[in-house]
Amino acid sequence: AQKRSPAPLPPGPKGWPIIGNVLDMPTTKPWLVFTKWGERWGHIIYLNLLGQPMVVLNSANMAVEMLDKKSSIYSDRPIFTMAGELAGWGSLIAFLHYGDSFREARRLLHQVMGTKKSMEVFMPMVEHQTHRFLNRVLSHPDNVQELIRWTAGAIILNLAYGYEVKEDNDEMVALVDKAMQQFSIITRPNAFLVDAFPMLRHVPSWFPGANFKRLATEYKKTLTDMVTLPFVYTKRQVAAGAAQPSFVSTHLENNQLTKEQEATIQRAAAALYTGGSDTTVSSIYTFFLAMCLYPEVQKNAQEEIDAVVGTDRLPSPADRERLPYIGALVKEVYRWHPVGPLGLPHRLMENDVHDGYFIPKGTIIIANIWNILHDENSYKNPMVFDPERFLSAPGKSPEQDPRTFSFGFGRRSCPGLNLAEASVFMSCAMVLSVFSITKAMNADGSVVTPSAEFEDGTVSHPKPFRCSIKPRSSKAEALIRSAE
Ligand code: HEM
Repeated sequence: AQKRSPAPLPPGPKGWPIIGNVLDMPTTKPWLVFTKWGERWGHIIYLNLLGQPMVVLNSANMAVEMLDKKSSIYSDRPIFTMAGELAGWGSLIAFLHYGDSFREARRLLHQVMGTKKSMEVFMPMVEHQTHRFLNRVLSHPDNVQELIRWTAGAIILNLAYGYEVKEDNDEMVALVDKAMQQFSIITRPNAFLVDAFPMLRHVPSWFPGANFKRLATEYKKTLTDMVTLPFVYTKRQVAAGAAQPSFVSTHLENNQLTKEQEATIQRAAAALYTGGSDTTVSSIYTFFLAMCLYPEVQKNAQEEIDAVVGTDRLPSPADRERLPYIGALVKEVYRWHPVGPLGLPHRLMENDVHDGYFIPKGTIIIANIWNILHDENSYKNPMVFDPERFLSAPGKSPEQDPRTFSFGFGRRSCPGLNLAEASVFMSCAMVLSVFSITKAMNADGSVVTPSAEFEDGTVSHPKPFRCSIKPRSSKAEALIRSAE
């Protein structure tokens, strides 16, 4: 007799024999498609992709109950044949299977940035790099996205390797960017789904995914450079006694390392900047978009800064606790457009029965973070950018903190949270204190309203948009110029 499952599978689109739901899989904005499916199938949706079970979680409650509360069994990652094995990303933390190497890498990261306290030593550097950012924006206001990227790269390369980024055309930043663009492409949902099924390697080239086969070799070379070149730089600096304090130099200076330990540190450092370079970029660019579209919010934020910090100096990390509206604004940035709308996929390590449904071992679990953060039951008028939702007022309690979801779940939740928080807060507060962000104008005087569209990708960015960025006053301009 056939062995019976202890409970029914969760509901979901029916699919076809053998291939299951492969043809149902969205190729663009999957978070919106999964949200729509949620209206029909509910909070938990089951998909079968050529026999590979996959579950999409569409509610906060499901994601927390499964991925957070049952973290000991929901913390593996899927096998990414293309990205992980062929393109070489498999040895970096985000792809590691749940086990000893994973725990060791998380421990190393936690030591450096696991708490707000551990971040303190890096705050002067974050502040300094953000000052440089202000100066660059003043000179090139039309290049803001590129400047955000440059700054994020500078912060993370400094923290990981003690590497001071050059003003222009820095080859290390270019390398990180290239690798991250490739990372984003290769981990798109339809990419990794195809990757999960080696038999799809044989499909014709029009099939999404086949393209990745050709690209894998090229991507692997970029990745190898990204993991080794900055590490070699720090090693040389340490040998010459000239190293700036950093994640890598601290480990190299304090210990006599075996080859294997060295490799672990090399990969943990690479994880720092793979996780940290692109993500905060999306958040800070989203911030500029929101400020352009919501002038009232910008005005409120500037009033708070003027009242608390004044106009004689720039905000500093020490002001964070005293700027609740800016704190709420940063939360709203994370909510309004989550950097990772589907987070990263988890994989179930043993059979589970949840909420009356059978979830087989090996199921890939996707949390629809975008939908969770736009659920009308938790967030009123979810498409509107409104920091007030996170402030308490008489008779009104704040809405749920989006960081519970936007940084992922359980033992896989983002290890870079404290750095992200520090970087995003500093950028928002400093920019608001000295710049005014408004809609751009065409040559004929008509106003350009950005469309607030977001790109596909594991890390999703706002579509490039135009806005006008000017100093708030001549005093603000002088303040920017005096900062370094
Ligand atoms: C706004 C900024 C950021 C957001 C929204 C964000 C969000 C996330 C999310 C959703 C995940 C997946 C968690 C899961 O699987 O459940 C993740 C993982 C990760 N993040 Fe971040 N992140 C941010 C910044 C950073 C920074 C600055 C770093 C590095 C310093 C970083 C390093 C990582 C790493 C290494 C992982 C993989 C963790 C693992 O697989 O165990 N992230 N992040």
